Amino acid sequence: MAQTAPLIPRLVASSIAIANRAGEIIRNVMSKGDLGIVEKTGKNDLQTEADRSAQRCIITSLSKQFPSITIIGEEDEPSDSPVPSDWVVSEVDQDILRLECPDNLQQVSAEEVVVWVDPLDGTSEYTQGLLDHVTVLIGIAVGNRSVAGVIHQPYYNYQKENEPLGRTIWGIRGVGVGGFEPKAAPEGQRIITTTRSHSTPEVQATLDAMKPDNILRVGGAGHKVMLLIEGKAHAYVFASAGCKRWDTCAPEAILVALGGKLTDMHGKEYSYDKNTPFPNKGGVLATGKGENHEWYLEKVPEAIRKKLV
Ligand SMILES: Nc1ncnc2c1ncn2[C@@H]1O[C@H](COP(=O)(O)O)[C@@H](OP(=O)(O)O)[C@H]1O
Ligand SMILES: [Mg+2]
Ligand SMILES: [Mg+2]
Ligand SMILES: [Mg+2]
Repeated sequence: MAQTAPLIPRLVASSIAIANRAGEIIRNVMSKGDLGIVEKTGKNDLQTEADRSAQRCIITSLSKQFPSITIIGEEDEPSDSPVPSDWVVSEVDQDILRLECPDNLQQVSAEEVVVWVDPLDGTSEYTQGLLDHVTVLIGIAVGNRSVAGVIHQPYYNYQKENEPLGRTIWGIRGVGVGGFEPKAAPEGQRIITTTRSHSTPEVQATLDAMKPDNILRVGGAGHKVMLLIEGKAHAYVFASAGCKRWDTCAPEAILVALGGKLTDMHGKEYSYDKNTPFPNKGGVLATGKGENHEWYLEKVPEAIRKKLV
């Protein structure tokens, strides 16, 4: 069975197991208490031992199982030390291999695939102990389109006793989603989710122009898209540069598999081609199924939109 399934479901099946292992690594770094925080070149841009170790687990495991695909991860990897053998995952999620795959995904070759890896999304919140904002993102693109994604939440249920810790969500365009219960956001209200740690006057002015009933300021692109697909927010609005392709590839695929949309502030979809520059310079607008994406686009103040190119 495992050998006969097409490449995209096999990649998703492996990514689920790999993301689970990366989540354990993230929890282990936190429980040891030494986060090894490094400031990257940008302002307000941190990296921890958990980001570095989780990425080594994910990239080593994926490239071992799929040697011909292109993998692009957020973190630079200067370490020459060998990856611990228990970080190299060979398990796969068997249920995914049994899914029906649409025609357009049957014949994808490894050379067409780009996997965008964010080993720890919501690093700023992780360092501040806001653990439920943290996700592991593995996004799978074919050519320039995001087609499948895995979001793992290592700290899901962490404040509840007797509930399983962590969960993993997946989505494949044209196939479906799993690992959670999709829900529509409440009618008759406008709830917008946005950045907690990277706000700017332009981000705030754009939110003001949309006159939301409520604003949910949370960390992580993965976490914010989770709020959309679980019916907690109607739109994710970030009228600023700062997010990168690894932040949006996996969440976009899951959102789109459910009928939602993710674009820049001009309404343009991002390309996930391996040669694309990775910054999402046009900002992020994501809306759930049935939301009027155009309405949000029209509300973006023109002077702010013009700067986002
Ligand atoms: N101004 C900025 N500089 C650096 N990274 C930014 C940024 N704005 C957003 N990001 C990145 O985009 C992701 C979502 O941001 P936010 O939580 O603010 O909405 C985070 O990913 P990481 O935590 O993986 O680095 C964050 O670092
Ligand atoms: Mg980062
Ligand atoms: Mg990120
Ligand atoms: Mg990250």
